[in-house]
Amino acid sequence: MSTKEANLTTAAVIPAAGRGVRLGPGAPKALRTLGGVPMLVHAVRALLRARAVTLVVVVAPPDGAVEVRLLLDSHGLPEGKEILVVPGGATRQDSVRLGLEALPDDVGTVLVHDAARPLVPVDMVDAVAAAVCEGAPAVVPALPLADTVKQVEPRDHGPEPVVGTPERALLRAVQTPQGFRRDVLVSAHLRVPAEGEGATDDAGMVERLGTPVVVVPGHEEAFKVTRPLDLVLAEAVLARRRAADDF
Ligand SMILES: Nc1ccn([C@@H]2O[C@H](COP(=O)(O)OP(=O)(O)OP(=O)(O)O)[C@@H](O)[C@H]2O)c(=O)n1
Ligand SMILES: C[C@](O)(CO)[C@H](O)COP(=O)(O)O
Repeated sequence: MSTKEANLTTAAVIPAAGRGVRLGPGAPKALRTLGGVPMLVHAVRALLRARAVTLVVVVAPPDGAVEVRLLLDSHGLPEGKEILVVPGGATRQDSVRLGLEALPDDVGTVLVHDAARPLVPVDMVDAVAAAVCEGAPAVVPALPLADTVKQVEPRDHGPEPVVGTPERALLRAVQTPQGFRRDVLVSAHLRVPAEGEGATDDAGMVERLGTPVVVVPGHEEAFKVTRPLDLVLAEAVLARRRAADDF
């Protein structure tokens, strides 16, 4: 490792600009509460607890950057680590790109983490960061699937014909944080079109450039709060953690 590389730092980008349409009406999803605390605050705390992370860039709803800054300041996040807030874009891919543009020059490793995964365990964040620092250009945490998956011919109405059953043992359900060498992720965001062919995760964009991506173990508690039932599960997991801390 060169002296220059040794001085590079690790930052997290947290896209939090989504509406949360699948969760139903209400405030932008990242600002909805879990155990009385906004999901975004849970996610920021989890990333700031990671050993390697020195900076978190929060990508706020496009018209909500000031509100998000005030919200984070009011929750007394740890000192000694920096938080930047920037406005996001129309898609997740746009929001991550805007977060990347805010990174200072000394950042060499980037973790991209959904605000919608508020309960990610810190050990998992550390493991993703460590895998990048040990030389992998792109790392995704993921879990084996519990359900069998069918490929279909999508239809707006009526039964959908099944065209195949992928071998489940070869499939993984991907979570965040996904970790990248900064230059790799920036190249992907510069070269993969945001419209039409937009990607649903960052690693997918890196794959399209032919750069190797590796999987490390994910965690059941790093699930994404997407639909109303996910919020019920998240409240239960948080209550269990709080009860365990009381013992
Ligand atoms: N324009 C967008 C869309 C999504 N996200 C973020 O990307 C993460 C994962 O996205 P998802 O869970 O799909 O959130 P939403 O897009 O808000 O959900 P929905 O599709 O139900 O509206 C979330 O933290 C979300 O805030 C973002 O920063 N900018
Ligand atoms: C990035 C992600 O959370 C990995 O599972 C997921 O792809 C986000 O997808 P969504 O369509 O924004 O829920």
